[in-house]
Amino acid sequence: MSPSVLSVDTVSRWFGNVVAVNDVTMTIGPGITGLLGPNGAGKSTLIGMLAGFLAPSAGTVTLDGVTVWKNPEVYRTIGLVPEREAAYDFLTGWQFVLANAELHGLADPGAAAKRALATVEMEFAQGRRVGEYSKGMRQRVKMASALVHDPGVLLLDEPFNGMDPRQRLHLMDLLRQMGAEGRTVLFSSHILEEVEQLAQHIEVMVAGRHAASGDFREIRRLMTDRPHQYVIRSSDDRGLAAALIADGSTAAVHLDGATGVLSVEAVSFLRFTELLPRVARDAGIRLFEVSPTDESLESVFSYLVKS
Ligand SMILES: Nc1ncnc2c1ncn2[C@@H]1O[C@H](COP(=O)(O)OP(=O)(O)OP(=O)(O)O)[C@@H](O)[C@H]1O
Repeated sequence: MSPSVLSVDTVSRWFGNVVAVNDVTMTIGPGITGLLGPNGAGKSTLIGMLAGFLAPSAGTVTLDGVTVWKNPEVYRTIGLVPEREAAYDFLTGWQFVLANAELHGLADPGAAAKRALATVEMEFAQGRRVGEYSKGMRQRVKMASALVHDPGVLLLDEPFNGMDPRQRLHLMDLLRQMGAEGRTVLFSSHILEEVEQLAQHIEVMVAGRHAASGDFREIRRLMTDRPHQYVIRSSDDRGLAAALIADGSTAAVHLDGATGVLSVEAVSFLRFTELLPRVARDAGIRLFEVSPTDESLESVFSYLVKS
């Protein structure tokens, strides 16, 4: 599979006076990328432009340097799993996937549909009508139709919605496999643990804007100015609390009388990592343990959303 790179260059999209996507620039390469953002952040609009069914109001979206919009050649490389339910409830799963294989003009549409349905483990229900499927099954059949032409790029809008835990794990495995094969896989989600579990790389959108980009830990590290919380164990917690609060890098200290746990809120990650060992050394206090209490993507995300 030759590597495919999607480039979004200063892209905006507005609907009347609603700016859904605002001056976004990003590059999406092979492997799995998570597009993270709360509802209404502009994820679906961006995916629509990446897939080539929505025109940017400004800027360009290209796949390996070729404009995506109005370019049927490019569509052959892209598979899209839209958020919306397909309105083809009267078709069987087989007919639905086969129709997509035929639309792509594949040489052997039947073989392609068979392969795609097997990939998502839906052969057992392929003779039943899509309208009778559970939400998770509909999601899988949409996935089969997106995969029917064996695309190098796979775009999925909120693919885990409505899936039960087993289906979710199955889809995660499938996407990991797609990423490992060198495909460019982008999925959107507002559920932080999904993104954290699956994506090597994340792009964060908030209110139409591109809020952050990179590895989850890198993004966290970039945000050195937000408050960070730590739990500390030392040879003299009370003495350390007093010494830390005397410095401006510490926003708050809390020494729990009952449990003896010292928690500290630092204003800046970098300043605090420099301050703590110095203060401890000067006061002759030994540090036994320093652990961050807010490592979760949830805390990073709520920080981005608030800012
Ligand atoms: N066709 C449209 N006409 C008018 N406004 C639209 C249209 N599509 C999207 N919007 C608006 O653009 C903004 C971004 O919507 P979008 O669906 O892209 O966000 P999202 O991050 O995908 O959210 P969700 O997870 O809820 O789908 C919203 O304010 C939405 O109301």
